[in-house]
Amino acid sequence: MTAYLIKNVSVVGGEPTDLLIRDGVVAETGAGLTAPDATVLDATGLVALPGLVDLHTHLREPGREDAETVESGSRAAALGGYTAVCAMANTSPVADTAGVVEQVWRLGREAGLVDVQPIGAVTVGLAGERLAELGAMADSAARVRIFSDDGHCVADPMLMRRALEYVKAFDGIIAQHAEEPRLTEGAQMHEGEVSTRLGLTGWPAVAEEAIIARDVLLAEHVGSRLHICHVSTAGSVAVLRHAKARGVRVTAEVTPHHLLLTDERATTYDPVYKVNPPLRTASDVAALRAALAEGVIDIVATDHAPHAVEDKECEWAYARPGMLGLETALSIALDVLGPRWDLIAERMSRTPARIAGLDGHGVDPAPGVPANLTLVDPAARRVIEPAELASRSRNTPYARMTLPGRIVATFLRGEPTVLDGKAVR
Ligand SMILES: NC(=O)N[C@@H](CC(=O)O)C(=O)O
Repeated sequence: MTAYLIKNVSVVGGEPTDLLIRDGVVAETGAGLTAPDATVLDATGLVALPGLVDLHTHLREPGREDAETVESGSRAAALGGYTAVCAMANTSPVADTAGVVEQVWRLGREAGLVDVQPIGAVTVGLAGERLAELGAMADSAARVRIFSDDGHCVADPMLMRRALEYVKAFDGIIAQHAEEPRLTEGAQMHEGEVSTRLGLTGWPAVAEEAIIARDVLLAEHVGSRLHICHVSTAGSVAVLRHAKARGVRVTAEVTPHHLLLTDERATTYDPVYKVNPPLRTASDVAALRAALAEGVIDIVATDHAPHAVEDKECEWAYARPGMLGLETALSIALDVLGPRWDLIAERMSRTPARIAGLDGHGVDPAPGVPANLTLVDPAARRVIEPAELASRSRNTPYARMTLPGRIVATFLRGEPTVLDGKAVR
């Protein structure tokens, strides 16, 4: 195993120092280190962060390998500075059995670019009718701890209650896609002034807020852990603030796109901006940013949702919802939060690793710690070219935008997955 000596790097925004990586761990830190056998990387001006952790990634394998595979998504993740991702269950077949989650987990190990932690479905086939084999998935080699029907809401309150109760036995989490389906039938975009102007059926904020309100009360009632996927409205933030003040065991995520983009984008009718939940208003964006800084929203999660060209480059009404996220998330966070490195590390690495229980991830580089880390050039600016992305899909909403920050290197257990801004494999 090659040793690496990273010179003059700012660890999470601190004073420049050196990091010696050897045998998979950070062996030594401090100014003026030497190691004759090590490959030296000059990291002057770069910031080292604990490897980013994504709690919400769609890898599309099995079933839609034309849109993404575990390997292509893992490469996109590594290039985005990630060392671990949680793979959503809405594959084909659905990840609702021990067999499928083990397959995804094994594919992740084989790709070896990030740790892929499968999420299991809550209900069989995401159909919302009966519970999947949660215990068997938890006991499998994939050791599933997070369950989600993401893409669909667990709308039946009795099923949601049973799911919360079931996972309590192994301190599992139900991650809810909060969308009351009766309130979003035929919905195409955020319900508001822009949808009225465009004549598109609206997805009202209350469809999200009503489910979050119900589920925080259910989680409180049964004393279980609840996670809310892709929070998108100011009203949801208010409900979460209330729940956290009551001590409910709830965590929440926001996506980069909901922190940056608004429903005004729909006026272009470009389906790249169609996403679930939809892009909201500028006041929602402001509330989400404030909640993230304050901690009412715990983490940034990408909801990386690759889609094949034929599913995306069509009429708005027929296009699948979802956008890419892994390769641009850190840049958007930097744009939105500024160089608040400790906050970025907290929201994109330490807290998501803690929520998902991913040992060895989300830990700042220090002697003895597994070398899962990423090096960022905060001064770099880059133009996003969809064709240059490692994802198999092209549906980025940031095409040709100039974004701050560049991932220079990523290390997974001491082995580089990205060097000089390029994937090693
Ligand atoms: N977030 C999205 O817009 N899309 C997700 C699923 C979903 O939440 O609809 C996908 O799997 O494509």
